Amino acid sequence: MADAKTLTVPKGATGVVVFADGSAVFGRGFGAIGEAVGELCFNTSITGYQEIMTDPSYAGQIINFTFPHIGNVGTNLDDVEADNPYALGCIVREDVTAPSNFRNVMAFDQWMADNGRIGLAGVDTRALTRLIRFKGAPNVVIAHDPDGQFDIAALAAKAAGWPGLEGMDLAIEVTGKETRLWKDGGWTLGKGYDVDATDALETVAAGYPAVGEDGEPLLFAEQDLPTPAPRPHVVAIDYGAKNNIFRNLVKAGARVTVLPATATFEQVMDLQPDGVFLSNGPGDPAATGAYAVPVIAALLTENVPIFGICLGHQLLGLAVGAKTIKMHQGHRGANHPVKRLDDGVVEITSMNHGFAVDAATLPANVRATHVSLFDGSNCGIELTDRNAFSVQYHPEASPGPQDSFYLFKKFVTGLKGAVAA
Ligand SMILES: NC(=O)CC[C@H](N)C(=O)O
Repeated sequence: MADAKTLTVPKGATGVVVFADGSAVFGRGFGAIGEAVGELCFNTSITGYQEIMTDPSYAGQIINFTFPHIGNVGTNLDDVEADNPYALGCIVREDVTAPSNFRNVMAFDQWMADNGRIGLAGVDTRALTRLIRFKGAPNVVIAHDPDGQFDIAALAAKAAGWPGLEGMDLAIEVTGKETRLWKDGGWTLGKGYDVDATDALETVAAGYPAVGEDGEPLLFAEQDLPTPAPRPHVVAIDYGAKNNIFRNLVKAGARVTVLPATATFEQVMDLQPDGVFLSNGPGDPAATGAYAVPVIAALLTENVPIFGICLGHQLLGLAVGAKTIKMHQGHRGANHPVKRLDDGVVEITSMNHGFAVDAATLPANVRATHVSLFDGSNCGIELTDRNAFSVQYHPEASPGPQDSFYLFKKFVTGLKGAVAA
């Protein structure tokens, strides 16, 4: 890493990551031109960069990928967790090569540019990862200029002036703004995501406008549609959700209505939920908890079944009176081993979090159900006097293993109106 005092921009460098102390790592910029400030984290997944970049939980963060070949299968329209990338940028070892995959519709570097996201290639990403592991996740600026004109001191000042993720509510910025009925289920090659006719009938029954993908009214009468199997109604609070969570809830047999992060207890109850889902999301759970926790606490008082993932897990933890803590380096990858305490089974999981529930602060009516085999941090809780549970990791995968899909089944089949599994 170049030292602050002696720093000159090396010849040919078109991108840089600058630390608050003025040190910098140079490389070749790609994607959007400009600069962005955020927390630097590392992700160890070897597949799924498009899902990772579009996971809203990465808002405010720049991802250092440990896998050297990122971008080589291009991008497509299906492997997205939200409409846009939310990670501010990414750092990769090798230059992005021409896409080689039959599903590719756009090269990764072009996709990054079109979406206003900055990339930096040609970096010793292992060294950066070691730095994060030893020193904790730093605040940095990533910058890309084809002319290699970087004012390192100014960029360092920008990194130093950024307040950091601790105390930051980012859910409010990335949440969907409207109430919406969720449509997609599972994905199959060649067909894309399932949207079955019963969803359309439920759209009518639930009083939502019956319009097709193109915005045009649907041209069927209610009686033309098959009678839908009864499905429990899950109201999902979107703190910055990954779409694959909703798809998995549908796959597990639920119909899903999505509400914005700021939904009130009354708005949730008006939708007559059989269960409430608390989504993942970016930022500090304690900050988002300022408005989310009272709603969740009221739902618990009313005995509404609850399932939470990641930020949703942390918010459930806060709602029962536990504390959350900022982790030294966080967990981000697709092969994190987690032990299920009930039977000792180890699930290989997908992870993306920088905060954690402090298991030592769990009250008597909440038991820890899962623990990370990497560092012993809490990975799951369950209330002993309510139907409410949550996990820190990502059972929806995308990217990652599907060992933990059973959690969606457990939640949905445990709800009123569920057909026996
Ligand atoms: N994926 C998530 O929901 C992340 C939760 C929280 N923002 C964290 O970093 O711990």
